[in-house]
Amino acid sequence: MRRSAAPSQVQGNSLKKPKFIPPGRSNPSLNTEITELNPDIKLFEGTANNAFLQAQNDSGVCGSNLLPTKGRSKEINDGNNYSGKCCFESSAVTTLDSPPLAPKEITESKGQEEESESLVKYFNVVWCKPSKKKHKKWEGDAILIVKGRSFTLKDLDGKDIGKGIGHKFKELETIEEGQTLMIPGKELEIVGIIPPDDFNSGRCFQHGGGSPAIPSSQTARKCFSNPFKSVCKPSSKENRQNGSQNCKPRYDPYAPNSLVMPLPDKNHQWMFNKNNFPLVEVVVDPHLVYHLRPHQKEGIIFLYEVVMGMRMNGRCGAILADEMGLGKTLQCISLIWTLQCQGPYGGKPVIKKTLIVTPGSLVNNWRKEFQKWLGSERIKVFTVDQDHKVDDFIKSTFYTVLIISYEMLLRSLDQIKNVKFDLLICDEGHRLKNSAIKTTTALISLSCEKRIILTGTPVQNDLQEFFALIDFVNPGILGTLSSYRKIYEEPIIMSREPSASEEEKKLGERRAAELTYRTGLFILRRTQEVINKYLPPKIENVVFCRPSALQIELYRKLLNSQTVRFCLQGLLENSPHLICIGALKKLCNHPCLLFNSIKEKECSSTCDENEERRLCEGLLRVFPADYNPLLFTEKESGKLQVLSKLLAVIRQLRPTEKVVLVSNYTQTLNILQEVCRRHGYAYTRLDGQTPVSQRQQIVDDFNSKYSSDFIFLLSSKAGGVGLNLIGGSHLILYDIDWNPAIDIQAMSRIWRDGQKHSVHIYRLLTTGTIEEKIYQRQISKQNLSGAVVDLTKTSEHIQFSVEELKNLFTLHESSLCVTHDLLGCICTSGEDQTGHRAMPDDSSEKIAISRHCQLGPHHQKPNSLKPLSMSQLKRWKHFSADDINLTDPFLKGIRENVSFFFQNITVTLQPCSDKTT
Ligand SMILES: Nc1ncnc2c1ncn2[C@@H]1O[C@H](COP(=O)(O)OP(=O)(O)OP(=O)(O)O)[C@@H](O)[C@H]1O
Ligand SMILES: [Mg+2]
Repeated sequence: MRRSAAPSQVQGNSLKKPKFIPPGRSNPSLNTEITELNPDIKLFEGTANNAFLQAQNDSGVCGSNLLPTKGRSKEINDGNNYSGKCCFESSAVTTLDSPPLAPKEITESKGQEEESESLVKYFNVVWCKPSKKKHKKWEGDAILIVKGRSFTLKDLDGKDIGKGIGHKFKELETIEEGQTLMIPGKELEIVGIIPPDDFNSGRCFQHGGGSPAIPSSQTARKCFSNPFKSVCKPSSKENRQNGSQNCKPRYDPYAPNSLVMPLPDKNHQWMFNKNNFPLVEVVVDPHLVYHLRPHQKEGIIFLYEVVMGMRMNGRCGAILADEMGLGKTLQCISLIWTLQCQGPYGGKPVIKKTLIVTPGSLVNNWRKEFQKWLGSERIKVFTVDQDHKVDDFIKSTFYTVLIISYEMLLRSLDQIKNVKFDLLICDEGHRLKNSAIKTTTALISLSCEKRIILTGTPVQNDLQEFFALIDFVNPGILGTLSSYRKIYEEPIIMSREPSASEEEKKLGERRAAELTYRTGLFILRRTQEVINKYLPPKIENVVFCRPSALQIELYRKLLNSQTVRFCLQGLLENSPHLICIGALKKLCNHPCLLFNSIKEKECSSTCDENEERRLCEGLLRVFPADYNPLLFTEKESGKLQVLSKLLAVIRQLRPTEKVVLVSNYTQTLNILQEVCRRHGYAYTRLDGQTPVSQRQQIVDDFNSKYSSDFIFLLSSKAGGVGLNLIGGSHLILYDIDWNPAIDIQAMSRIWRDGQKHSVHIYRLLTTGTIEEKIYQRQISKQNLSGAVVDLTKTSEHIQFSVEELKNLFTLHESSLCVTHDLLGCICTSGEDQTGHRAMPDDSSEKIAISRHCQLGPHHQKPNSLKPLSMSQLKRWKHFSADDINLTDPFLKGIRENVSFFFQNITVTLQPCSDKTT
């Protein structure tokens, strides 16, 4: 039978062509790789496909996990009834008239006829409207999934376009290549059999797969194809002449400790070195290499390979998602400096101009880092601010790197579009996770091909946001959003539902593994452990502070209010529970904050404020009649009392050390600032109101050893990301956020490269109150499995059940530590040799969090900067405040107002300039 072409064939589109894939041999380049793929591979873990990476076997480096694991791949194949081999056999023996011949292995292993009913088979088909014409005009390609006598027809974007069940589809049992089938509204022709693994991985779909080494010619948007076209124009005469002169590597590749980039392979050379320039080794400046940590060297090679299009031809986008403090900035600076001076073809530089977009507070940090690592002569960096406009950059031929904030970028977009940038780096790039927001669309509109996103926050928690980031760096690589949803997101999410069938679970796992594999080529994430050995010890403490008498009285009153009662009856319209939560949190920080907000609301009449007024009815009477919030005292707040003592103890025990004091609320920072003032502590402050242009100076002053500041007041939400506050060695989190990522961001500010002292972190919580509940939620499964996982999520994103609200709105007055009570610890028998209580290791980790990302448990690193879990907390030392074994001098000094402590010490190899406690 002659077949007219399907649309895809007419367009000559190779990926869309109906393809008969010999079972077991489909897509040979990929098949071996993928059927042997270990589904346990981690997301963000780049392949270590060069000698250098393989040599570096660092435990914290997630770069080499794409190794085949035969046992696991067999499991997948077995689970799907076919193996590559048995598929081949099945197609070879199937004939038109024979009864449905299941693959040999299946018939042998199952032997039961009724089980063939549950056999699933997959076919490539072409379809058209039913017609009697001899020469069909096929309208599209599709995937036919046949299970017994039912079938589903999906288009190549994964959308269902036909379904049926019943006896009239008896013919389904005997399908073979070339056969035509009638289904309601469509006529099909079978083009080929799809091996189950191609379906399960999603590779048979339009955007579900394809060799990473082969550029997709049908991406939704423009496919970037020539990593060299901007700067290196090999065809020009001048370049050819220069090319032959520049054939020596810039630095000696054979020198000891030299860091040499991998050479492009034959395919790359054929595509991008048409003029046959001699191959030249690209060697990173030894001056930089001297400082680089091993994981940074690997990171530079990874970035180099990706932006050069050596990992995936025609794809030059990378995501460097190393955890906070691993030196993503230095890795990028090394890359820029290398590419700006060198290239593998005739030594031609690969890039001329680089655009770095970063949060406002980090613009100057980038400039400083350039200067720190390269001095001011090697590379000319232009930072945009009030006095330095993009136009000045454009007019000058002097500068090669433009650093600009996201906000300024939007304002200067038109000018920036006129500049030809060869490399675009988006720092703290998780903000591009929403492709609809202005910043993302602005950046997408820039024609730069080589794009790098830097982020310390996990990006895989939400599969749609993940798509946006991937699509930004490598447009179209995962197809359109709707096909991505069908092929990956829906099966993966469905497989995580408690009600998911075994089949759905397997499919979801396989698709997740495939997605990980496909994106793992250009995403790299390493965890904190890789630099632990270069850092001083870290002592983390959770301090449970007794509430003051005033706080307890106000707390009781709030819980008895009509608004709280309504909430507990499930009347949550207009979110009164959020108002209650806000009031309780204020109260925990200091009663005067609650007083202020009651006073403010007294004359107001909006709906929310009415609600708040009702909540606060009668509260004013609890305050003394002449209460003046400006004259607040420390003893009115349990936490403030502890804070005040703690600052005094630090001052006394470590007079030269400094403290970073963090709150998420400006009003609370005002109180903390007033405390500093009253005690005569020199302080500095950075919050949302601090002009961007002043931020780096404030940070630098604090970090300087000549600074007299004792305290750095920081609003973490307003500008904590990316800051280096290594001048401080004590960090106090005064309040807790629903979102653990916010707290982790803040805590990472001082324990980073360059820190000379042991680091002490104190998290203050008011015993028995909502703060403990938020903490428990942070470390309990409920939180991490869904609601709050990234920096932008707040309590408004959390759905509370009435049961949860009941728990939130309970004050535990008699407990020393509700969190400890929940751990089920028998303290008296739990003392370790040092006399400190530590819970027995619960190796079963029954209440451990197994995942907090949509891609599942395989994608977590065990000790990364993810929020602490209950089972980890169990292993922390803990003491009631009157414990005689309490030896830590800082904790001893504040025990009076404390009911309980948890403590964890991370000991590292790095000698530090002070004695650890
Ligand atoms: N090899 C190194 N040797 C010494 N210091 C280093 C090294 N690499 C980075 N640093 C320093 O470590 C600090 C943290 O680096 P950087 O700001 O680049 O971290 P980051 O990965 O961007 O973290 P975040 O996600 O918090 O922004 C900086 O002060 C930087 O100068
Ligand atoms: Mg950074």
